[in-house]
Order: sequence, then C-alpha cells, then structure tokens
Amino acid sequence: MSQGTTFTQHITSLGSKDANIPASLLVSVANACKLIAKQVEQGALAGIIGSAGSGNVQGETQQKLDIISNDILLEACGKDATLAGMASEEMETIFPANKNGSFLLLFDPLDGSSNIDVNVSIGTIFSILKKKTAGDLTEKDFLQAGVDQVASGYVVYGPQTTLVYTTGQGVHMFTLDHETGEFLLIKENIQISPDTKEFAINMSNMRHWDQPVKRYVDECLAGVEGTRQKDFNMRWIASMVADVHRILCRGGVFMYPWDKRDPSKPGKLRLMYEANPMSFLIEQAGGASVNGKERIMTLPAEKLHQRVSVVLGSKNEVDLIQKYHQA
Ligand SMILES: O=P(O)(O)OC[C@H]1O[C@](O)(COP(=O)(O)O)[C@@H](O)[C@@H]1O
Ligand SMILES: [Mg+2]
Ligand SMILES: [Mg+2]
Repeated sequence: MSQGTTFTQHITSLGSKDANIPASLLVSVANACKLIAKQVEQGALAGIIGSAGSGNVQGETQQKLDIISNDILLEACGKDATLAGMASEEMETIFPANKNGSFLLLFDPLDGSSNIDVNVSIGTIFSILKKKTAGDLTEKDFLQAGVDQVASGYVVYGPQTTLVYTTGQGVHMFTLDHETGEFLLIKENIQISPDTKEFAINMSNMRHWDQPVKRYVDECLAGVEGTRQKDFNMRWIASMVADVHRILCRGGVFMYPWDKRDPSKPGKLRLMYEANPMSFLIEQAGGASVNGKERIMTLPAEKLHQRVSVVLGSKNEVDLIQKYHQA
C-alpha cells in the first residue's frame, strides 16, 4: 500500500480477507492510543504528571498516567463487539467485555513509567489472542503462548506518535498526523539488519548479571581491540517501547536479563504484555527474541503477570548471546 494510507484502511483491507484478523479491535486500540497521546502531550497542563499514590499488583508505584491510560483503553476497547475481555499490567485480574466476543486484549497501558515526568519517549504495548474455548471468560483463557498471538504492536509517544503492528504478515509503521487525526503509513514490511554495533542494557545492574550476559557485554566494551574486533555503542532509554522502536528502525540488541537482585524472579519484564508482543514484532521483522536459552514465543504461559528474561533484536547478536547461555 502507498505511503499515506490510513491505519484503518490498512487493517480493514487485511481484515476483509481473513476473519482471524481483529481489524475493528485494532482500530479501537489505535483510537484509544490517540486519546492517550493527547494526555501525554499536555503533560502538566492536563494534570497527568506525578505519582497516583497507589501500587499495582506487582508492588510498583503507579503513576497517574498508568491509571489514566489503563482507563482509556478499557473504555475505548470495551465497546468493541469482537472483544471478549482484557488484561493489563495495572489490573490484578481480567476485565470481561462482551459475551459473544472472540478476541482477548492484553496491554501495558503505559510503558516506561519512570520517563513520564521527564518528557522522554513512553508508549503502550498490546497483544491480541483468540478466545479458544466457549463459556464464561476466565484467566485461563489468556494463558496462551506467544506463538498463538493473532496481532501485536505498540504506540510510542515521542517526538512523533508512531504506531507499529503485526498480524503475522509483516511489520508496518504509521505516524499520527495531527492535522487529520489519522495514523498514516510511513513504512511497510520493516526488516531488522542481522548485525549491529549497538546494544541496550541497564549497565547499573552489571554486578548482578549472570556470566553469559557479562561475557557478551565485556566483549562489546572491549571494542576493536577485543575478540569482536569492532567498537560498539550503547543506548538505554529505560522505556522498552522506545528501545524496541529504535531496534526496528536501525537494528541493535536489547537485554533485560535475569539478575541476582531477586533470584526468584525470572526477570523484570512481563511475558504476556511486554515480551510476547515485542517478540512477535521482532521475529516478523527478521530478528530474534529469547529468554537467554529459549525462544520467548514458545514459553508456556503460567500466570497473567509472569516475568521473563528478555534478549531481542538483530538476529546474529541474539544468536551469539543464546550460544553463550547454552555453553
Ligand atoms: O529501571 P530500569 O531498570 O531501567 O527499567 C526500565 C524498564 O522498565 C520498564 O519501564 C518496565 O515497564 P513499565 O514502565 O510498564 O513498568 C521498561 O519499559 C524498561 O525497559
Ligand atoms: Mg512496561
Ligand atoms: Mg507499564
């Protein structure tokens, strides 16, 4: 399709050929994200800056915008007749929608919460599954592996508001045009270069990492004089959504590995609404996504708020890190 095609046209055209594509639901998600973008742009003028003074089920302090974004998504998507129910980082359990709905929506309503107050890119991440069994909706309906996703994507609220999505037919990127209020196509079938000289990791956790991650980062830092024989650059935005966006645009590797701070936690990021949707996009763009040893998209889903270690991005780098974990 040509540049300038609206997101609604793009997804409706795909949806008209395949009933498994949640076209109307994706349009609802995009519309909700336009409303969130407005709040983000207004910042302090809209009274959205600062802590909400509450905590979520994961023990994290909620920002006002975490809650506002969650409410906007519930309200805008709950009306969609094809949606059976939702789950979110900000809600302990599931939120039923329509009895006859056939899709399930999971989201991180606001990713990069620590960046809200400092005007750095943040985003919304979403994953869509099919409801596989008839009857009342339960949490179990949501516990599906990443390979079962029928769509995923994110919207990044940065200098531009950009929507990226996949339904398993490539990865496509749209930018919000404030004149028309539409997301307009800017790039179709994005591919990530298999090699990179850029890595993203929170270096302050270095002393807590496992040996394979230490080895990989040490080798990057050794530059042209080391075994990799090339200089690497480091970027860390601390919003997964913005770090993944950079990787889709120009390659790179992103890591949030398991570390010794709390050995009982498999990682910081959440499988169902952070790692799985991003893995679907990355794989569709020719990259790879693993928890160190295994492909993230085939990991069994055991809990709504399950955590996972994440290594994703340019294929050759991810393969190397995986090899170090298997050594
Ligand atoms: O504080 P750290 O270690 O830099 O963590 C940053 C990571 O945490 C996250 O902000 C977690 O997501 P939420 O903001 O949705 O909780 C990721 O986006 C980001 O990659
Ligand atoms: Mg997040
Ligand atoms: Mg969040």
